Amino acid sequence: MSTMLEVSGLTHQYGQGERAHVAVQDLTFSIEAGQLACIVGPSGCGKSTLLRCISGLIEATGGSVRLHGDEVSGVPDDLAVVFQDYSRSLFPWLTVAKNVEFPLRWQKVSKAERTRRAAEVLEAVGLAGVGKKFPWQLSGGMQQRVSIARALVGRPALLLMDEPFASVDAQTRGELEDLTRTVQRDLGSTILLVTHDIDESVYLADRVLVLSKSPASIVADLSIDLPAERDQITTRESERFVALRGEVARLLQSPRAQRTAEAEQAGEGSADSAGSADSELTTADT
Ligand SMILES: Nc1ncnc2c1ncn2[C@@H]1O[C@H](COP(=O)(O)OP(=O)(O)OP(=O)(O)O)[C@@H](O)[C@H]1O
Repeated sequence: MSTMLEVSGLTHQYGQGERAHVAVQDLTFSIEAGQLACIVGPSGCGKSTLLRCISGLIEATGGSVRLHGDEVSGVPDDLAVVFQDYSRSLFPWLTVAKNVEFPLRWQKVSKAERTRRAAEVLEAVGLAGVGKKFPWQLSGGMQQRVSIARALVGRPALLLMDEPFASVDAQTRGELEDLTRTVQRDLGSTILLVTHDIDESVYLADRVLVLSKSPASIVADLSIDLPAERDQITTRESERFVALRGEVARLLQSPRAQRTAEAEQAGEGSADSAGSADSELTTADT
């Protein structure tokens, strides 16, 4: 496996002087090609900031991001992002098909090829036949499928997903989680997905990175050794799923994850006591 994403010593501070706020601090990790990794962390810990830095939407104030070896400075062509708020990410005046093929307009792709690729990804997300509708004629879950199709149409090297299912109902959420795993398997995509939902991170991922409270630092890097074929009922009922879910919950509540920036600077807090021997847990040496 080759390394798709390398994040080294990434730090981002908003503002200057007295108004300065460090949102992420000295994050180092890498994602292998074809991996589906989830980042889980408490609300406000800096997850979106991390994704914005990785996607080149904002410039990190420290450290570096490399996408298949190239330093990221600005938004790379072969990276796509799916945001939580699908209703604001789709163009209401364009049909579903036109929304999906939109990113290809900036590439040298013929009209016929654009149409073909839009139809192909719409089929991959289970929306064959709705290309002529407008986004506002679809349910929330269907609109988010359109966002995912649009992100995939350019065949991105890396797909970033920022709380992508937080605005849909529980059943749709489960369907979109399964869709994400299916698409990742069928298209071989590399996906980094941010969530604050522990169960979702364990269900979806090959690997879960647990972040501390703000400023985000890595508390643990957990390998998810569940079978590749997952099912919303049987997987979630399995002993291993329950154990892993408990592991992530414990890590999030561990002293290390709860330490605030002020405590960190003051040198408070003890070594992480949340790890246990029965998981493939590696506590990051941050
Ligand atoms: N543009 C900005 N200017 C100043 N501070 C910001 C800005 N954006 C985010 N922050 C602050 O940085 C910290 C991290 O925010 P961020 O949105 O990255 O966290 P998050 O983990 O994604 O939150 P949530 O889970 O609630 O979406 C927060 O304290 C937030 O108030």
